[in-house]
Formats: sequence, structure tokens, C-alpha cells
Amino acid sequence: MASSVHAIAPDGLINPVKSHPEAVVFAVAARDKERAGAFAKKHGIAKVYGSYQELISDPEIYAIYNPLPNGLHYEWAMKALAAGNHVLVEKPAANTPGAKIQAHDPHVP
Ligand SMILES: NC(=O)C1=CN([C@@H]2O[C@H](COP(=O)(O)OP(=O)(O)OC[C@H]3O[C@@H](n4cnc5c(N)ncnc54)[C@H](OP(=O)(O)O)[C@@H]3O)[C@@H](O)[C@H]2O)C=CC1
Ligand SMILES: O=C1OC[C@@H](O)[C@H](O)[C@H]1O
Repeated sequence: MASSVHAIAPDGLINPVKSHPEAVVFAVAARDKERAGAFAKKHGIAKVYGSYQELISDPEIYAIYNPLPNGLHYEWAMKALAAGNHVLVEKPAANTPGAKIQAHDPHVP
């Protein structure tokens, strides 16, 4: 993720997190593992995945940031929630009028 010249992820999350003592950007995923690796090296991120599904399935991950193109926000936010992650998603949360991301707490029925 976030490999293009004007990508928002560094300014939107990765650099701000570096100034927060209780947070760490632990992993990054891209559709291509080599691209994810180059991004991880540049930003000092320890773990690399070659698919978004692998990242959201990592039990060590507490929350994910979704800076994908608009049409992928809803799909991957919902998949990440279903996998048990907290989710921070770039705007717009969805690109169809009916879609809404349902915040949910697994401890609340
Ligand atoms: N850029 C900005 O200044 C701002 C952007 N935003 C929002 O943030 C989101 C991301 O923006 P931005 O960082 O500019 O986006 P990018 O165009 O840089 O895309 C982010 C990443 O999405 C991944 N991706 C997955 N599927 C596709 C696909 N089909 N085509 C292209 N890329 C794909 C790519 O990573 P990979 O292939 O490596 O997995 C890519 O690096 C947008 O929703 C935008 O509205 C909000 C405010 C400002
Ligand atoms: O998504 C965006 O990308 C480019 C920015 O200039 C703009 O403010 C933002 O909405």
C-alpha cells in the first residue's frame, strides 16, 4: 500500500505514529511483497505482507489503517473488522450510498 508519489499514508499515519510513544506501525501490506518490502525499509516497518488478507489475519495486529483507493475502503474495512481488528479508514468510508461501516464491539451482542 501507499507507494505512489503523493500517497497519504506517511503523512496520514506513519510519521505521526513515530512521535507517539505508545504506538508502532508494526506491519505493511501491498499487492506485491517486494513493493511492501521497499516501503517497509523506507519507513522502518518490521513486518511485510504480500497481501492485505495476510495482514488483517495477523493476530499480533491490533488496528489497521486503510489508505487504499476509494473503491476498496468499504471492502477492506469490513474484512478487517470481521478479522477482529480496529479500523482507521481513509475518506470516503464507502463509495456507494447504501454502504455503511458498522462499528462493532465483539464483546457487545
Ligand atoms: N493523497 C492525498 O493527499 C490524500 C488521500 N486521501 C485518501 O486516501 C486514500 C489513498 O490515497 P493515496 O495514498 O493518494 O492513494 P494511492 O493512489 O497512493 O493508492 C494507495 C495504494 O493503494 C493500493 N492499491 C490497491 N489496489 C489498487 C488499485 N487497483 N489501483 C491503485 N492502487 C491500488 C496501492 O498499493 P499496493 O499496490 O502496493 O498494494 C497504492 O499504493 C484515498 O481514498 C484518498 O481519497 C485523503 C486525503 C489526502
Ligand atoms: O483525497 C485527497 O487527495 C488530494 C488532496 O489534495 C485532497 O485534499 C484530498 O481530498
